[in-house]
Amino acid sequence: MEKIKIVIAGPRGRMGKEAVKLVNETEHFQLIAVIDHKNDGMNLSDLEGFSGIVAPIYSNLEECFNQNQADVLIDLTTPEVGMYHARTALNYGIRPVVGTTGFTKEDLQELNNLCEEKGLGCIIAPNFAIGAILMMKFSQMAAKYFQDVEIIELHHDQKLDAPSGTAVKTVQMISEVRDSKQQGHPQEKETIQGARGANIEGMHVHSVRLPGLIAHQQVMFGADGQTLTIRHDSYNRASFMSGVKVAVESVMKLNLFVYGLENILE
Ligand SMILES: NC(=O)C1=CN([C@@H]2O[C@H](COP(=O)(O)OP(=O)(O)OC[C@H]3O[C@@H](n4cnc5c(N)ncnc54)[C@H](OP(=O)(O)O)[C@@H]3O)[C@@H](O)[C@H]2O)C=CC1
Ligand SMILES: O=C(O)C1=N[C@H](C(=O)O)C[C@H](O)C1
Repeated sequence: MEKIKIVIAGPRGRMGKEAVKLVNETEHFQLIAVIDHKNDGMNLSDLEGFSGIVAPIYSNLEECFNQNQADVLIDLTTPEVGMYHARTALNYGIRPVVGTTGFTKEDLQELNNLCEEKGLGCIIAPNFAIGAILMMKFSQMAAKYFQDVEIIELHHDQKLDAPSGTAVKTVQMISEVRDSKQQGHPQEKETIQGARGANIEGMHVHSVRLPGLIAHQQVMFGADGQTLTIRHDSYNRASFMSGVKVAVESVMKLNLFVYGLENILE
């Protein structure tokens, strides 16, 4: 089997480190380069924690793509950088697998259009953990029976974006099946701004940031005399890696834009 040639952007990050390990340890994957804005011109093997993992470091994505024939770009950086990387990859005929969160609806639309134009696959996965995908699917199922819902997402305190990409995706999946509803008392008033969290498509999303946490979400449904809570917890970043592997394998067979891993899992 021919190896899938992979470039990883953000290799020193919490997720990037795990992704480097995954690619390095997967027989049919080959890490051909990394994008790191701080160590241009060095080799990954020279950096602490990457001993023996040989891959040239580029700060410039175009230069990297001009000098290396890649199949897939895995992006685990920040929303602005991730969007630029995904767009550039598609323009070079390279398939992006993006775990970076914080993209706007307009960003997603632009990438969708670019995939159509180029006839290429691209996967944007707000959450790679299989358990989180199930948590979202189960929440979508429950929303058919429970109209009232609130989402509490809890993350480590180094996270840049709020609400999390997973919470935004959960809202989107629930709104596909839920009749829109004004929740709470019609005259409800926040006496302190933000008390009711963010309101996305009529659903309230509460973002908790604390050291000690990794990535967690609970979706709470309420009805007369009962509540239902669906919760997922990631206790380490390795929990995301089987999803990254599936996404890389799948994107090679795709020629369209996919937002959410639930669309490619059987
Ligand atoms: N889809 C999923 O399942 C998951 C998604 N995420 C998302 O992945 C993203 C990364 O998360 P996490 O690893 O925790 O974040 P980190 O801050 O640990 O990592 C981000 C990395 O990107 C690097 N970076 C920033 N700008 C550039 C650039 N221009 N070129 C190359 N690298 C750059 C940073 O380097 P430096 O620090 O030196 O600036 C850093 O090493 C976030 O958007 C997060 O929400 C996280 C977990 C799971
Ligand atoms: O930043 C994180 O850590 C995570 N980000 C993703 C998100 O925003 O949903 C996925 C996971 O929750 C971890």
